[in-house]
Amino acid sequence: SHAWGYAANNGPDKWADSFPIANGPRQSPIDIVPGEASYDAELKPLVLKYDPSTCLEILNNGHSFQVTFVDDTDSSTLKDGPISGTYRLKQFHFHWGASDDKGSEHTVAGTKYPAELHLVHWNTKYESFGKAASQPDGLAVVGVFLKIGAKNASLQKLIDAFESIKTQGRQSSFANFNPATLLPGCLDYWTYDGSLTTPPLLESVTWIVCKEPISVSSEQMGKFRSLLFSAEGEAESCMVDNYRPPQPLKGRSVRASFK
Ligand SMILES: NS(=O)(=O)c1ccc(C(=O)NCc2ccc(F)cc2F)cc1
Repeated sequence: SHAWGYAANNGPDKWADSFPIANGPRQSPIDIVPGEASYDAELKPLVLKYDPSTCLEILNNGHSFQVTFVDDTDSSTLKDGPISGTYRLKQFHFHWGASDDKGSEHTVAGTKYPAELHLVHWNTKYESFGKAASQPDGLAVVGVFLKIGAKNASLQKLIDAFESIKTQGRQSSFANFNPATLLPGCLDYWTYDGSLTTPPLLESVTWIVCKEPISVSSEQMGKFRSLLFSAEGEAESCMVDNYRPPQPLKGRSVRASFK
């Protein structure tokens, strides 16, 4: 059945049973080895323009929590960087661990961060996210690592909404949130061709992983872990360790936008 998850019986090691692309040539995430990334002077700075009024709702989809955006106009977009054309913001979500020593999907020379933010954008040369998701240049996801440190006021706005989305399938309206407040000060990045990190694992993502993390306090991470994978009325299962481990590079090159 397509009831994929992160448990022993339906987790990343089992996904290939229903989604054979799991063993494909451009799977994500990967371990980024800075010393092996090649600086590419032709890579442009990222241009991210987000309009808080396009923020729609926050939801628990049973795998993560997600903030979705109205994407019927070019109000919230990603341009330049390694991509050509205009990509529209569809949603952002996170992956995190049961403890502060794990949780990110990408790793940096083997280092795991406690969490990772994904800002998901689709190429407007296609008519919708769904159409773009099956194209090799259809999606661009900006990844931002979270590192334990000072309390993050922007993350706190998301956390304050958690009691209304504790269980799978719950959503609530969420307005005027500016995702730019979740970006690090420096937008240096690594980029490579990859995939969605959850089923259907489509190989349609240009990954753009920021070198600089943003901060999150340990208490705030505790709140992430209070969300549930389970639906109301089901046996409670904490939403933790919702990350796929690094996948084989299979000859791909990772480029750096910085020296
Ligand atoms: N973690 S990640 O950033 O790589 C990621 C981003 C988006 C999705 C997603 O939209 N899945 C549902 C989905 C919905 C429609 C569709 F056509 C394809 C599809 F995968 C999955 C993983």
